[in-house]
Amino acid sequence: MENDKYTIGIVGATGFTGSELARLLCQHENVTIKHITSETHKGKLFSDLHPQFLGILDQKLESADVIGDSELDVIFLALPHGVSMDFVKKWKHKKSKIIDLSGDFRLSSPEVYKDWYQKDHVFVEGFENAVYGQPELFAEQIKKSSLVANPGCYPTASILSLAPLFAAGLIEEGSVIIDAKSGLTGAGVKANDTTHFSNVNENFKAYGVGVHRHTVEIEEQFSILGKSNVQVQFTPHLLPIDRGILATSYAKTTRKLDQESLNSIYNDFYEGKPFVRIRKIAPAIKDVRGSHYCDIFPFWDERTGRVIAISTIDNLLKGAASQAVHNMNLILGLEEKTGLEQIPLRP
Ligand SMILES: NC(=O)C1=CN([C@@H]2O[C@H](COP(=O)(O)OP(=O)(O)OC[C@H]3O[C@@H](n4cnc5c(N)ncnc54)[C@H](OP(=O)(O)O)[C@@H]3O)[C@@H](O)[C@H]2O)C=CC1
Ligand SMILES: CC(=O)N[C@@H](CCC(=O)OP(=O)(O)O)C(=O)O
Repeated sequence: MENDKYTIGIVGATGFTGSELARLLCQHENVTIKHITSETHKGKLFSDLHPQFLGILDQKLESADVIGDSELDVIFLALPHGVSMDFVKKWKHKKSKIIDLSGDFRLSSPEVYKDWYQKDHVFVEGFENAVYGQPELFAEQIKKSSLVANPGCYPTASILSLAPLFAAGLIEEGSVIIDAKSGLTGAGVKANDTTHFSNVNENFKAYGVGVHRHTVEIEEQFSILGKSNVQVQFTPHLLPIDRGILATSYAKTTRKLDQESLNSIYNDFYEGKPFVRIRKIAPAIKDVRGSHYCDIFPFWDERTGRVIAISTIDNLLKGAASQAVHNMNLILGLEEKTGLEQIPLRP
């Protein structure tokens, strides 16, 4: 702590989620940003790379090495998967709480990680300590943790869309299909063939069909909630927009429901969870853009006997940076909404 404020560091602050973390945290009343790091751009000012911060956050970018010598309360890792784990391992003796935005500690074991990320894990101990950072599901565990695995963007939208039904034991085995669409910032700051303007503009496509790594992340969390081994069919799609995720989840239920009972199940489950809003009509991505909200519309289709749950989040916020700040608030014992009450940006 310094001047009654918690000290934090953001590693990988030149990327999309790192800069969103900086935006949220430089206005957070209980923290002070001590270090923001970049290996490629160390020495430059943060506002040189992100001009929207000019005069607001003109702090110098430093190498992540400075974090090793610094006593911070919280370290955010906004690094690619496969890179984060090296830092968690290197800093395992530090007292700082670590919130990792990558997928490196979200799964149940190094074996599952290797199957879906095609990479050997370098810090197996991390799996024992890491807590899956979905505040609506695991707030009590998060409060006591020192390593938080912040959920992926597609998993956040997908898990929240059906969590109430899994928790109530109402999902028919093998019936879940999730069709999800993401804006381009989900792919990170580095451009490639897929993200080339002419391949994205006025275009729309599925990718990672049958093999996307978020499939297993969603399955594992549903399995915990439903207390059984869950399989889902998950297909991500790339939308020609900057930010936002919309997931449409389909499931059969073990007994017949109706719209009223479905609404009650969702409203009861999310009571006291300030950032999940249960909607009466299908939400649009712009209804949550720039905010920490997840909007969900649960619909009972009487004709087919299926639930369709449509959920939307901002991938960079509820799907990454604001979720990480929510986790930080829980770990530090702060009011959970602190610094997270931005109203969605429309149009
Ligand atoms: N974008 C999204 O919507 C979401 C992203 N995530 C996850 O969050 C993490 C960050 O994502 P995002 O911000 O999009 O990623 P970006 O690709 O935009 O940024 C990652 C940053 O990491 C730094 N970096 C890369 N390699 C190394 C390295 N070897 N050592 C140190 N720093 C390195 C880079 O900074 P520099 O070169 O300046 O050092 C870069 O700016 C990823 O794991 C991603 O999967 C999770 C949910 C949603
Ligand atoms: C549009 C897009 O490319 N999205 C990314 C997911 C971003 C994310 O949440 O990734 P992590 O689980 O690695 O943190 C993808 O499909 O790989």
